Amino acid sequence: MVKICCIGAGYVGGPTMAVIALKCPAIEVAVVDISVSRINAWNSEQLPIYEPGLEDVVKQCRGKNLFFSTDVEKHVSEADIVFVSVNTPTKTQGLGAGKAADLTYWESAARMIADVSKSDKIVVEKSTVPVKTAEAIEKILTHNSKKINFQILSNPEFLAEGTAIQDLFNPDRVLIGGRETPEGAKAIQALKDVYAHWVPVERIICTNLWSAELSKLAANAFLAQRISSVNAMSALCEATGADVTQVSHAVGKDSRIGPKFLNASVGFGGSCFQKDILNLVYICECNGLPEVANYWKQVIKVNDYQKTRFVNRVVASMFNTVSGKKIAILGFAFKKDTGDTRETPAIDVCKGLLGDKAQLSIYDPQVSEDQIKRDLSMKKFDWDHPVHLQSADPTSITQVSVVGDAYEATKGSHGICILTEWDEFRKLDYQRIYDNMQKPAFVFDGRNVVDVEKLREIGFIVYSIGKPLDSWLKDMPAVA
Ligand SMILES: NC(=O)C1=CN([C@@H]2O[C@H](COP(=O)(O)OP(=O)(O)OC[C@H]3O[C@@H](n4cnc5c(N)ncnc54)[C@H](O)[C@@H]3O)[C@@H](O)[C@H]2O)C=CC1
Ligand SMILES: O=C(O)[C@H]1O[C@H](OP(=O)(O)OP(=O)(O)OC[C@H]2O[C@@H](n3ccc(=O)[nH]c3=O)[C@H](O)[C@@H]2O)[C@H](O)[C@@H](O)[C@@H]1O
Repeated sequence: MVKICCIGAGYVGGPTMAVIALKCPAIEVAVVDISVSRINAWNSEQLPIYEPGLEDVVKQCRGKNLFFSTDVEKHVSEADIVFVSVNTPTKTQGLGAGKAADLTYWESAARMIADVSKSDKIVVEKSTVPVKTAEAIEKILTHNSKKINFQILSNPEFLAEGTAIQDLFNPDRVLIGGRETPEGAKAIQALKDVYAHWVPVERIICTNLWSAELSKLAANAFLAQRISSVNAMSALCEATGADVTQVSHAVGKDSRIGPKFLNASVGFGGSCFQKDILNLVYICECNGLPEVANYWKQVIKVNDYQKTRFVNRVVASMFNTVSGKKIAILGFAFKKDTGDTRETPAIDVCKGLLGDKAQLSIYDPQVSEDQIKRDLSMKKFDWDHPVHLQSADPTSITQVSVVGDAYEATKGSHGICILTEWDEFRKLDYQRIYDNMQKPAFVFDGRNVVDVEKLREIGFIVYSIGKPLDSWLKDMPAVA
C-alpha cells in the first residue's frame, strides 16, 4: 500500500489530503502538524476550518485511510510520498524583510525529513515557494541523508477557499514539476498516478521544476492583477458616472478576456495574493529586473489605494469625522463562504476607521470575536505563522464589539460598511435596518451586494464601489 504523509494540516494540507484519501481508497494518507490544537480539531466534530463539503469528505475517510496526527516523525519515516504544505510567510526581519518568503518552516520540515528517513522518498512542494526553492531543499535533504534517494517535485496548489472541495474534485489543471532525469520522470509518474485516480490525464501538466514553481506565483499575480485592474477602473467610474459592473460585463464579453474575476471590490484579501506578489517582486529584484518588479508592485499599490479610498469615502461622507460614531461592519472574512480572515481588507478598513476613533460593531457569520480582536491587534504579516507562535493580545482592542447578527450590528449606527459578500447581506430587511439607525443613514457597499436604487428609495445615502455617486457624495473629496 502506498503511504502518503502531508506535513501541515492547514487550509491546503487538510482538504487536499482528504480528497486524495477519498479518491484513492488504496492509499493511506496521514496529515501531520506541530499544532496539537489543529490536529485535535481535525479529529473532532468541529473541524478547524470552514469549507463547504469538507466535513462530508473527512467523515467518509477519517479512521479508514485518512489520519490526522501530531506524530510527525513516525508518519514521515513510513511514507513513500511526503507533501510539505507548511506556512511560507513574508519575512518581517533581515534580508528581504517585507517582501521575501520566510522559509523557516519549510527548512525545518526538510531537515526533519532528512533526519528521520530510512527509505527512499518523493518530497513534494505543496506550499507556494520562491522559484528555485527545490534546489535548496535538495541540498538540505541530500547533505544529511544516509544514501537515501530523495526526488523533489513541485506540485503547487490552485484551490480557492470557499470552493476548495469543488476545485479539488474538478481542477482546471494539476501541475507537477520535476527533475529532467530518469529518476525525476519516475517520481513525476508516481504522483501523476495518484491524481489520475480522478483527474483526466490531459489536465495533468508536467514541467520542469522551475516552471512549476514560477507558474504558481505567476497565476496568483495574474489573478490579483485582474482585480487591481478592475478596481483601478472603479475609481475612474466614480469620477465619470460610468458603472463598473456594466464596464466589467462589457469588457468580460470579449472571449480573449473572459468574464471571471472582474468584480470590483474594497480590495483583494486572502493569505496568498499579496504574499506571493511580494515574493515575486523580491525575486525580480534579486535577478536584476527592477522594471518587472515595479510592474507587479503596482498591483499591491492599487489594492492598498482601494482600501484607503474606501475609508476616505466613509469619513468624508460622514462630515469628515467618524469619531464616537457607531459604524456597523458587515462581514470580516476575506471572501464569502470561509471563516478565514488572513489579509482580509476588513482589517485595514477597520483600522482606518478606528484611527478616526469610530466605534465598530462587527458581524460576520463565520468569524469569532476572538479572531477579529486578534486580527485587529496583530502586526502586519504575523498572522501567517503557526497559531501557537502568534503573540497578539486581543484585549487591547476596546472600540470594537462583535455581535451575533446584522440587525444588532446596525442598530443605532450612523453607517454600515459591507466588507464581505455573504449572500445573507443581499437578503436583509433594509427598511427595518433603516428604521433603527441614526439619520442620515449611510451604506458603504465594498462588495456591490446591495440594490442601490432600492436602498436610496428607503432613504439611505449609498456608496457602492465603482457605481454612479449619490448626489450627497458628488462634491466630496474622493482621493486617497
Ligand atoms: N490557503 C490557500 O488557499 C492556499 C495556500 N497555498 C500555500 O500553501 C501553504 C500552506 O498554506 P495554508 O494551508 O493556507 O497555511 P496554514 O497556516 O493553514 O497551514 C500550515 C500548517 O503548517 C503547520 N506547520 C508549520 N511548520 C510545520 C512543521 N515544521 N511541521 C509540521 N507542521 C508545521 C502549521 O502549524 C499550520 O497548521 C502556503 O505556502 C500557501 O501559500 C497554496 C494554495 C492555496
Ligand atoms: O494561492 C492561493 O492561496 C489561492 O489564492 C486564490 O484563492 P483565494 O485567495 O482562496 O480566493 P479568491 O477567490 O482568489 O479571492 C481572493 C480575493 O480576491 C477578491 N476578489 C476575487 C475576485 C474578484 O473578481 N474580485 C475580488 O475582489 C476576493 O474577494 C478575495 O478577497 C486563487 O484564486 C487560488 O487559485 C490560489 O490557489
